[in-house]
Amino acid sequence: MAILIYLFWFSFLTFFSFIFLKKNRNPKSKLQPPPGPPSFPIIGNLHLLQGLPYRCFHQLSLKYGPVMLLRLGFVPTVVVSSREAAEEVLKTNDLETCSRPTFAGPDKLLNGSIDITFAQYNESWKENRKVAMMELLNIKKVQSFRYIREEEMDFLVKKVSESALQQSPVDLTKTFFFITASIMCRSALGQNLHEREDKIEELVIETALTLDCFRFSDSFPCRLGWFLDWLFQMNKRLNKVCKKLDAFCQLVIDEHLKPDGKKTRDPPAHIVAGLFNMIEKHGHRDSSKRNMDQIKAVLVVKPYIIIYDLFLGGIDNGAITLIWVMAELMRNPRVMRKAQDEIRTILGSKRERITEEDIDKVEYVKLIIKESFRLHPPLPLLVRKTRSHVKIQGYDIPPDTSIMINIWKIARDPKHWESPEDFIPERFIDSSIYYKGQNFELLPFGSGRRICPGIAMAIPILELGLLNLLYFFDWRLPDGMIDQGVDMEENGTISVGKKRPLLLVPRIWTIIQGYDVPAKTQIFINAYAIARDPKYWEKPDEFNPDRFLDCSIDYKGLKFELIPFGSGRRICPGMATAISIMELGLLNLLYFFDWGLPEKDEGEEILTGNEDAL
Ligand code: HEM
Repeated sequence: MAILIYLFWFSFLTFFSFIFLKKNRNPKSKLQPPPGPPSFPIIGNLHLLQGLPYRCFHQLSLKYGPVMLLRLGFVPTVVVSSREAAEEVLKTNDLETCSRPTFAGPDKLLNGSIDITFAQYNESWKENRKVAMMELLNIKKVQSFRYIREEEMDFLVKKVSESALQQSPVDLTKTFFFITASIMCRSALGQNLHEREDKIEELVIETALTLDCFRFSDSFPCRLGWFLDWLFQMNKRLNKVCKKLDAFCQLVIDEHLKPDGKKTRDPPAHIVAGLFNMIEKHGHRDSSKRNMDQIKAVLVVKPYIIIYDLFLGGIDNGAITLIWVMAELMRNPRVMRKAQDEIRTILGSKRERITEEDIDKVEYVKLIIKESFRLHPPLPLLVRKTRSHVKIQGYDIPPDTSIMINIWKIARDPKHWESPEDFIPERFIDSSIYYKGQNFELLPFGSGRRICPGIAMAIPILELGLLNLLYFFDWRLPDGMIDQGVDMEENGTISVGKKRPLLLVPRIWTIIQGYDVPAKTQIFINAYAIARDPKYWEKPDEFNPDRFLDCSIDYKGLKFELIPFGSGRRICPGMATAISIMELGLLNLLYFFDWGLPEKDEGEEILTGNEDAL
C-alpha cells in the first residue's frame, strides 16, 4: 500500500513538474544563494530526507557546507550547521529572522497559528509571550510553584518505591510524562491530574506524535498540498486529537469561569486567570456591549492557545530530557556512580525528602543535565523564517525563506567539543558555556527573541527530578535486557525523544553504617549477640528481670537492643498472641505450683549445662 501511495505521488508530482518548471526559473535573479544539492522540479530535495531530518542535514552539510540551500517541495530552506553561522542568524540578524514558517499541523490545531511557538513575528505573538512571562514563567512565579514540584517529586519517589519493593521494572517514559504533565497542569492551569480520570499525559504524547507527522501541505503550501493531505487522510488523526484537546481546554475554561468553581490549594493566579484579567482590562468582557457568544469566542481562543504551548513546550521537552538523562546514565555507570556518591555524600544518609534547597549543593547533577542537552537536545532543529533579506556567512537569503539551525550537529562539532560523541559531564567543569542562548555551540533552548521562555520553569523540574531518582534509588536494566544494554534509538522530527520506552528496575538505596549494601544481599541480624552486648546491658549474661524496672526497653521492635520478634515490615505478626499465651502460661505455672529440680544426679547435669535433661 505504502509503495502504491509513493508511486502515485511521485508520478503525480513529476507530471506537474514539467508544467511548473519554466515558471520557477528566474534567470534574472541577482541572488547568490548558498550551495546545495541539485533539486528535482516540484519535489526539490525532499527525496534526500530519508530518516531523521537533522541527521540527513548533517550528512548533506558535510558535502555542501555549514550554510546550504535545500528545496523542500516549494519551500526554500536554508540549513545552518555551524556555531558561527548560527550566531549570525540568532544574534546579528535576530530581528530579521525571528518569524516562523507555517506548519500545517499546528496551523489546523490553532486556527491559524496565533499561539506563541508557531506564530509569525507580530503584535499578537508579542502580547501572548508577554502574558505567558508575566503570569507563569517569570522567576517569581516559578518560585511560587516550588511546593508543587516538591510534592509531585514526593509522589514520584513513592511510586518508584512501590516498584522497587516488588523488584518490577518502571516505565520511566510514562512516569516522566505524568510527572511533568502533573507539575505543568497544577502550576499553570490549576488542574490536579491525581484527581482526574482521563490520562492527560497520554494526550500530550498523542498530540506531539500527531503534529510530528509528515504533511504534504508543509512542503506544498498551496491547494496541491491540501488536496494531497485530504487524499491520503493525513489529518484524520489530527482531527481526533483536536477534539480531545478542545474538550480539555474547554473544561479548564469552564471551571475557571464558574463562580463557585472547584477550589484547589494551588495558586488561583494561574495563567488562565491572567489571560482573563488581560481580556477584562481590554474591555472584551463588557457584556453590555457584546453578546455572550462573542465574549466566549474571545475568551476561549487565548487560554486555548497558551494551554497548547504549555502542552507541547512544557511537558514534552521536559519529559524527553529526563528520559535521555537516565538512558545516558545507564550507559555510563561511571557517571551514575559518581553522581550518586556525590549526592549521597553531600545530602547524608538520613534524608526522607529532597527539596529545591538541595539543588545548588550538588554541582555534578547540573553538569549531567548540560551534557544531556548537548547530546540530546529535545528540539534538534531551530526553525525560523526570514522577514527581509539577510546575509549569512556571505550568502544572500531572501525574505520568507525558512531557516533551520541544526543545533544537534553544532553541539557535536569536533571543532568545539573534544570526544564529541562521548557523554562526559566533566567537560563543563570550569567552562563558561551555558545553555541560555549566549553560547552558540550549545543551544537547547534556542536564542534571541524566540528563545524558550520556559527555561526557569524547566530547569528545577529536571534538577529536582534527577536528584530524587539518584538519591533514593539504584537502577538496573530488567532481567533479559542486560546483555542488549540501553537502546538509544531516536524518534520524531520536531521534538526528538527516545523511540522505545525506558524500562528500568529501581532498588531503594540501602546504606548500613556507611556501607552500601547491594541489591539481593542476604542480611542476618544477630539478635542474640545484640541482646548480650555489654555496650547496652549490664552483666549481660545474668538472668535479671529487675533490669527492666523503670526501663523503656520493650520487645515490640522499636528498641533495637531487644528484638526477639524482629522489627519493621517483617516483624512477627503473632507477637500479641504469643505474649498472651506466655504470660498466662507463666501465671498458671507460678500460681498453682512450686517447682524444684529433679533428683540430685539429673539436677547436677542441668547445672553443668546439659539442657536436654530439663
Ligand atoms: C527541557 C525543557 C525545554 C526545552 C529543551 C525547550 C526548548 C525550546 C526551544 C529550542 C524553543 C525554540 C527556541 C527558538 O526558536 O530559538 C522553545 C520555544 C518555546 N518554549 Fe521551550 N523548552 C523547554 C521547556 C519549556 C517549558 C517548561 C515551557 C513553558 C512552560 C516552554 C515554552 C516554550 C514556548 C512558549 C516557546 C515558543 C517561544 C517563541 O516562539 O517565542 N518550553 N523551547
